[in-house]
Amino acid sequence: MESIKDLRAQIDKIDEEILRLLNERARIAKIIGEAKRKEGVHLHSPEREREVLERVIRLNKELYSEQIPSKAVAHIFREIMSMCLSLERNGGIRVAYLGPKATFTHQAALEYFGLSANYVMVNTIRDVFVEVETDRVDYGVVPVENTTEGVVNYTLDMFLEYNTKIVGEVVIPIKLNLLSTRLDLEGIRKVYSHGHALAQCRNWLEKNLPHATLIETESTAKACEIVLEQDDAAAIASEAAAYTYHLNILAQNIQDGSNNYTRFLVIGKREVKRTGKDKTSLLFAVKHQAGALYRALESFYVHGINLTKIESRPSKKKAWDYVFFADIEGHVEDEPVRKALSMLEDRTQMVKVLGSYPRALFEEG
Ligand SMILES: O=C(O)C(=O)C[C@]1(C(=O)O)C=C[C@@H](O)C=C1
Repeated sequence: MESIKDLRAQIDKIDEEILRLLNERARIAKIIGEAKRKEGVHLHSPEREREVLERVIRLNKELYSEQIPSKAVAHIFREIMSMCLSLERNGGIRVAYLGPKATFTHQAALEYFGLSANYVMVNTIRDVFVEVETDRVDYGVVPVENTTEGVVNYTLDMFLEYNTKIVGEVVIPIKLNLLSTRLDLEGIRKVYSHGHALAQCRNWLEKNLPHATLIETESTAKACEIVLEQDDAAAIASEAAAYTYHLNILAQNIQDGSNNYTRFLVIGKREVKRTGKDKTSLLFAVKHQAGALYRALESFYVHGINLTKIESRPSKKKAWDYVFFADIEGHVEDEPVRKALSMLEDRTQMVKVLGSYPRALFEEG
């Protein structure tokens, strides 16, 4: 077998080659950036990024039998494109997320835009929408549903108030941990976290901390900030939050469901072109009439469109009046989707398309 020294010398050579190729790639990306500026097109191209990611994942399978896991390949190329984009556009794109630092939304934003984007931390989901609406940022990231706890109503309601579009989605696994300045469970009287996170750990809390008072906070990271100042409390948050806030991890993976994922939406102001693996989100309202919802949904059935989700929310205009949020497979540029939406318009009181966007690259995080 070759010596470690010789093997490391080989790695050094490969690293030089990788570095040379990265610089060459960045040089070409900068030229593309100039060309796009001249043509007046957006520097950030989510459609192209998706194409790049899908291509390298496919090549990695075909040529190298996935020696490197697909997710790792996706991470590496995500970072490469994030860096190239920040060179094309001085300072990169601006992305608002529901903070403070190390929330799961922060993690989702990093996963989608990479480390070279500029992140703006805001305190509420509404603020994310406001930042996008007032052009202070290019994009925003908000949570929309969790596999254990269901939908984040607050986010859906924001689409009734703002005209922001959905331009992408990202799903990440949610692993929850009990964090504290203490070293063990003894003496923990209060547990702080976001309502969803507390609910996702119900069984564990009942078994291990049955007498603790559960206190809701705006986010899991906010809970960490509070717990830092208290010596009889713990927070439920991510592992990243433990490092960010220098808290001890007293218990790991305390969520009740082992398949715990959260879906986040990327919101912005532009429309994303068809990629062939898209989703469309919309909202609609129907009259209080027998069969009204049935007739509305028939539009999707007739045109062979798969409905991946439907939720009802109070319209907030009148008591017992509802709007429906739906996700369907396909893009508004697809003929069957176009036809289904036109039929839906004829059969409902109101239809608002919230956006067509590429489906999450990894639907189970
Ligand atoms: O192909 C482009 O349009 C580029 O600007 C290059 C590139 C990349 O690094 O591959 C960078 C940013 C865009 O969002 C998409 C792709």
